[in-house]
Amino acid sequence: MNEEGCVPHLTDVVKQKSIDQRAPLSGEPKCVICNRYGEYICDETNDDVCSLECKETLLRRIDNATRVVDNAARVFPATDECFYVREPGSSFDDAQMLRRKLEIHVQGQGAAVPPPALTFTSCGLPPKLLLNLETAGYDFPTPIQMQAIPAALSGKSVLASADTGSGKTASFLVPIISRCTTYRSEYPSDQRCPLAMVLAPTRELCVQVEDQAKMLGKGLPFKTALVVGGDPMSGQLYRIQQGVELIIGTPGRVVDLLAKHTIEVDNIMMFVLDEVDCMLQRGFRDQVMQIFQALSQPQVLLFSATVSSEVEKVGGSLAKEIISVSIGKPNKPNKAVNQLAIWVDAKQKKQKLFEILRSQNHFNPPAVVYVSSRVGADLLANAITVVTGIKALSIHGEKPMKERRDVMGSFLGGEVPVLVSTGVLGRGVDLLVVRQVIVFDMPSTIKEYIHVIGRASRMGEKGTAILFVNEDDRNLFPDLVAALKSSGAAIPKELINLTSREMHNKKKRRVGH
Ligand SMILES: Nc1ncnc2c1ncn2[C@@H]1O[C@H](COP(=O)(O)OP(=O)(O)OP(=O)(O)O)[C@@H](O)[C@H]1O
Repeated sequence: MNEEGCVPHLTDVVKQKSIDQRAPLSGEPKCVICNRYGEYICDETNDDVCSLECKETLLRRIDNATRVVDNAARVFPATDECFYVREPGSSFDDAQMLRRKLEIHVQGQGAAVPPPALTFTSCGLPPKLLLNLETAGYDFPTPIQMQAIPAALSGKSVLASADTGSGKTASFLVPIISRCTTYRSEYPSDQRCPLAMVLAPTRELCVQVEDQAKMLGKGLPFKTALVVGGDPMSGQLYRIQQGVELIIGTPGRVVDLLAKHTIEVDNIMMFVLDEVDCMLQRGFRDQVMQIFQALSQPQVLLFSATVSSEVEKVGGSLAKEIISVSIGKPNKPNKAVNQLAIWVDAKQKKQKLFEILRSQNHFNPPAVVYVSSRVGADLLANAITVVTGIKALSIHGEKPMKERRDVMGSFLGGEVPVLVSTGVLGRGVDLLVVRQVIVFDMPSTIKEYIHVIGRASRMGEKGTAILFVNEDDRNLFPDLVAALKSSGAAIPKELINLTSREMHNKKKRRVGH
């Protein structure tokens, strides 16, 4: 043991530069940064590194990637005192320390929860998948990915919740692609039947998940089939019959397809419900359970930014053992979204919206305006275009799939600065360019509100959400005040006065006056 209290693998002095290190012999560990011989283990991350230089590179990247609040006392010594031979049990303490720092909360019903992975390279992923992650700019996993990916790769079922825009999609796609690739290499003859299924509430979200799956699965034995309404079923069936690894669909169309055609689903080993709280609500739950019962006890991965005890209960019934992973405080608005609540009477909403859209200071295009009805979306988009001269389009469930794709293309391509949408874009859809959301009509629940304003921030980027609120929304006042307070947002005085009155009335109703 040298005076720094560490023992490098070998007795020689710790190498300073990566260039000083030799190439690894077969079977030797590789440096996670430069792939030279991973002679040392970094005590902060448990990763193999080849030199002090690579250790510092690794820690610098992690600091940026994990966006952990920079604590002045957290100084990574550039000396060799942090190198040690991994002692049994030390990884558990490291894992706990890391979870505390990143607010990763885990609960396992007896299921041993694997430690969080600080780098994708330490997850044992196929090299091509690692390359695709790097090409996508995913230098390091987000906190939810750090814990959910190792847990899912271990074969355990997972219920995961994390902020909107925090990388939940890759949290389930990476394990799916990895396990499908391994399966196909172990059973080369069995190349046709699907191995995984993802269900999501809207077509747009399914299209986005498939795009991300294709990007991450590029160059691997990994094909996808999109099974959503609005597109011909014959083409979807044909693609599945040609052999795919992953089916991504909306419950209604998947139930339809399974009812009308024989599709081999026995080998589906992973079943994902994205926006799980929405998927287990009335209207979706029966179809989801029908599909689940057609499968043979797959591993279950459940994801959402808002998860309730009801979801935990139903989730627990889908899998014998399930690991629960949550990041930060659950069911809270994304702190990166600056909320501005404005008290606006129903009749004044349009005028107020036109004022905002005409204002250089307040209008930050491209912006999404959320309304509660399909007709309202069409009418408001037309009114915006006519009155302000700013081109606006509308999108909702009544529009044919082709038109929905075209509208999304025009909006995300920057041709149209305002998109008026119903809840069809409320959840999960990654509107990368959007940093402003205007909630013209308050959604029916505070959870939907959290998802809607979450469109304004992805990966911690700052965004703004302007909310029109009035007496019509009185049933949500207490929850809305709490959501605004949790982000330090100002609360209109009308909302404060009426909330206390609403709370008083609720109390009276509760005691049966
Ligand atoms: N590890 C990563 N590094 C960099 N960018 C990432 C990483 N993981 C995901 N992203 C990007 O962050 C954005 C948000 O990811 P994603 O849509 O999966 O978030 P989400 O948590 O599913 O959001 P929501 O709750 O709204 O569905 C996407 O543009 C995605 O490409």
